[in-house]
Amino acid sequence: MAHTNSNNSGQHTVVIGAGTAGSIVAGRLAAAGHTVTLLEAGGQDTNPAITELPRLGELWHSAEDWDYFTVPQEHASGRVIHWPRGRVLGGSHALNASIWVRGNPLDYDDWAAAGCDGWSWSDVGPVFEALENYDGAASPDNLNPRGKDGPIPVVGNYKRSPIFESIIAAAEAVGVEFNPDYNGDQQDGVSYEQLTIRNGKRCTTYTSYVKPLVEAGKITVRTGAIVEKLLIGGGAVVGVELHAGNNQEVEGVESEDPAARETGSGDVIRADQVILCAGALDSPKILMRSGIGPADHLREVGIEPIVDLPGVGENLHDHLLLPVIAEATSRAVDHQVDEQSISQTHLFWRSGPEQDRPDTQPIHFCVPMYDDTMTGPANAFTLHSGLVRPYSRGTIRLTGPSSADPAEYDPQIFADPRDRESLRASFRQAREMVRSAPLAEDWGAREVYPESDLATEEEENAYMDRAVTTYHHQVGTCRMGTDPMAVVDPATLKVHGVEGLRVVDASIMPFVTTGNTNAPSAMIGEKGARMLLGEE
Ligand SMILES: Cc1cc2nc3c(=O)[nH]c(=O)nc-3n(C[C@H](O)[C@H](O)[C@H](O)COP(=O)(O)OP(=O)(O)OC[C@H]3O[C@@H](n4cnc5c(N)ncnc54)[C@H](O)[C@@H]3O)c2cc1C
Repeated sequence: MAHTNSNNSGQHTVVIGAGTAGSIVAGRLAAAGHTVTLLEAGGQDTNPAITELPRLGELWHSAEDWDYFTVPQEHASGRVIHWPRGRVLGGSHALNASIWVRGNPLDYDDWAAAGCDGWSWSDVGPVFEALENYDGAASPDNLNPRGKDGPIPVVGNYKRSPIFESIIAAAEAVGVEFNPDYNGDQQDGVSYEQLTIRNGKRCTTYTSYVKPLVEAGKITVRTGAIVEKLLIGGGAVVGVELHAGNNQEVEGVESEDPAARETGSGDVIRADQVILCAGALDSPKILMRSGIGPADHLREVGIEPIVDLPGVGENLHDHLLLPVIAEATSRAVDHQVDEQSISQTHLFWRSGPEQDRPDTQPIHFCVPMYDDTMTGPANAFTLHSGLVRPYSRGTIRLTGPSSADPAEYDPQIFADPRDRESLRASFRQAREMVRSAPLAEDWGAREVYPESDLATEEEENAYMDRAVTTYHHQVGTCRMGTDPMAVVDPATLKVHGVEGLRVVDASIMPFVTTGNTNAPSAMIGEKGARMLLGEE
């Protein structure tokens, strides 16, 4: 971890949310001698299913999951989709599949072109490098160097389950080349995933950046601390107010949760500055509950607007997955692979020649990912087709003024028909892989889902509507920019119109990156810390 001497001048910084980005911001400030209080709604990260990666499915609907659900999706047969999000020290990094993907350099050049100076690939590439402790070889051409000395372990060298070798051969059989490092000079191709693990166990940014400081008494961390709202006075943030009363009233908190046991104190915590890192679903809700957001909407739900920022809660978007599940009829699939991940390969692929970068990122699991409506044999595996350049945009809206009022999450899945077509191409490719020799002949692979041939586009559409799900990469709801719909200033991450308040998490992305969003969220955390410490 980089330690920086900077002038602390007795200021108190409150960081809201001990997730991917918040842990980096809080840890970096505290390591530099600042007085920091880190507030986390969830509890301690002691559930063994957090560190043992193959058990990550146990965390869904658990005390560590906010357990959010979308509103019925108009363009996907009215389905309601579960959105797990981390509510625990470590945030969503404690629940995720641990995959480390920087994204495509063009993603960040697009951010810069959209008015976010300082966020182009040439700006953020070195930040990724500083974060990483990568165990693989450097990129052959060294255009995008990999980091070797950073605080985040990025591991490509782990025990493989044999099915993944055959999945790579199946991808090659349908024309996708093997790529040894998708975080290096080229993203396209089929690859082994790089994981944020240390000695085979999950390692979150909380573990790397904050835990050692807690042990050294250099930071205050409060768990079960659900921030109700920010306190604003004279155009500046002056503190935060915690939920008062029974924490079980709060959306998503169940009686057995650690957060529920710590009854909301209603404490007011004074702060000279507040860094909001509650993630793409909660940061906009906290802003809106505090009177910062679209004024008309706030009045509708009984909140007096303080700053009219129409972009808060807009621009919600997500990546999508669609499963192809196959039974292995001639060999046993090793499901637990000791302590290793149940997902070890993915591929980046362009659905058509018009794409300037991959628009699909299928991901593979050595287990059958049956949803609640599906049943089938246990000796099976999943080739999830995946869309990672979505055009559809949705919103997050409140239904009332308090954290007890459930919010409405509406990603507008398939509202833009181009999303369906990219996902269709990825889905057809996954089905072709199941039929290719390395899987069909060597494993006796036979499709379980979809259940039939799907001879027409209508039948394909029906399966897509019935089985499409989230890739867990919601972003964009407090996006950076300088236009009237922007929420934060790209140069400082300060919220437009409020002094002393910044947002530093996945919500600031103007567009989602091409790939999983944990590494980009960590990069945002590190950039935010550098801004606060005067390092850039
Ligand atoms: C199931 C799942 C699998 C995923 N798989 C991957 C993957 O393999 N690779 C990858 O790159 N990405 C993955 N992601 C996405 C990635 O984890 C997120 O993009 C990233 O963690 C977002 O970081 P963040 O800092 O914005 O928010 P988070 O890490 O979600 O942190 C937000 C924190 O704020 C806290 N908080 C929220 N509201 C309040 C409040 N009112 N008061 C106090 N605290 C509050 C939350 O409890 C949480 O700890 C996955 C996500 C999920 C959920």
